[in-house]
Amino acid sequence: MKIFITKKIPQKGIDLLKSAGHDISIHDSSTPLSETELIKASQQADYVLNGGMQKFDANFFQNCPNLKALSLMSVGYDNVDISAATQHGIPVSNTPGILSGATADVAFLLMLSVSRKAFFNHKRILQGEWKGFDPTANLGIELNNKTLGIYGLGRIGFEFARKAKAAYNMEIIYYNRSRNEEAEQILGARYVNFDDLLTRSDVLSIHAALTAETKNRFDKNTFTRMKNSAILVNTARGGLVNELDLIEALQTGQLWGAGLDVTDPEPMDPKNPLLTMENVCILPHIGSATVETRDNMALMAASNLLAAIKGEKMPQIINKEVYQ
Ligand SMILES: NC(=O)C1=CN([C@@H]2O[C@H](COP(=O)(O)OP(=O)(O)OC[C@H]3O[C@@H](n4cnc5c(N)ncnc54)[C@H](O)[C@@H]3O)[C@@H](O)[C@H]2O)C=CC1
Ligand SMILES: O=C(O)C(=O)CO
Repeated sequence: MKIFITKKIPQKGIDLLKSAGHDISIHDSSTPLSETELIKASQQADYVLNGGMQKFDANFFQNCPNLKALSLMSVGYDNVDISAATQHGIPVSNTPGILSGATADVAFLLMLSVSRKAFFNHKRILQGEWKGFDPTANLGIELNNKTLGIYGLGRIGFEFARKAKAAYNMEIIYYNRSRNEEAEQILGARYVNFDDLLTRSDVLSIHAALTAETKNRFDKNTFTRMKNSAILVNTARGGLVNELDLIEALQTGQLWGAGLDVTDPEPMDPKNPLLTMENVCILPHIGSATVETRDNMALMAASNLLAAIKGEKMPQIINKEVYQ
């Protein structure tokens, strides 16, 4: 079968597909494909594995009538029009669970880095501004026994809450579409309404998927409800946060700091004012970027595709209804 991979993935995934005797072509470039290039390359394939953050909209599925399945090497699928895929009978799979620990580590890294102004102080040293020990400068805030609010307590949110509880005995509160009994029993997490999440969190970490409902969920109105001493962490998707409102909230002291692994758009403009702010740490979407996790994601994405090729259900299917 012909498989098109939209961006180079770890070799283990490619080897798995090759060992099954398939004909593979890879877009091996740091430049994402244009919509036209993506459609053209996919039209020549039976199966597509998405290694990047390409968009698969209704027009894509309309124009790729021979496509039999789409495997995403990501857990997030906000870049795919799932209902259009289903309408065209295309199963779509993702890579849930195996990246939760790595992504939670990045949320933890951002929380701690912001609380101690780590990135800003690193930049100051590079700029020759380290003049010596100063008892009143560079003061951060401590995390011990503080309240961590999780927006979207699913797989990654749970992992982050578990780490924060173990390290700092943080009190966990959460807002979710439904109650998470496991988190309540294991972590003593408490379900709160959205307004309580805003007003009570010392650190508020975003872990819900980007959907029409969650887009721009964090804006001026929400920031004004939060504590002035609060830190916002986002490892989900940039689109959940209104960036202009966030900049204003940080500039006016409405919020204490922010740690972002995701922005909208990506890549971020290097002139973005967030990059020069004292209490802001930004990373270039590296939540799942460890050797171990990316290998596992590539293997899972390849295995999903191999199942589809064999005529089996993809194990990590998103649109189950396509099989009915
Ligand atoms: N920074 C990075 O590299 C990575 C980012 N991600 C992002 O993290 C997101 C979460 O991944 P998982 O934890 O595996 O997903 P998940 O599905 O296990 O957890 C998401 C949680 O959010 C909740 N939720 C959804 N809509 C909501 C709403 N409107 N209000 C309140 N809660 C809502 C869900 O009920 C669920 O419990 C992904 O969708 C992806 O966008 C995932 C992996 C790596
Ligand atoms: O899996 C995802 O959704 C990512 O953002 C990258 O791992």
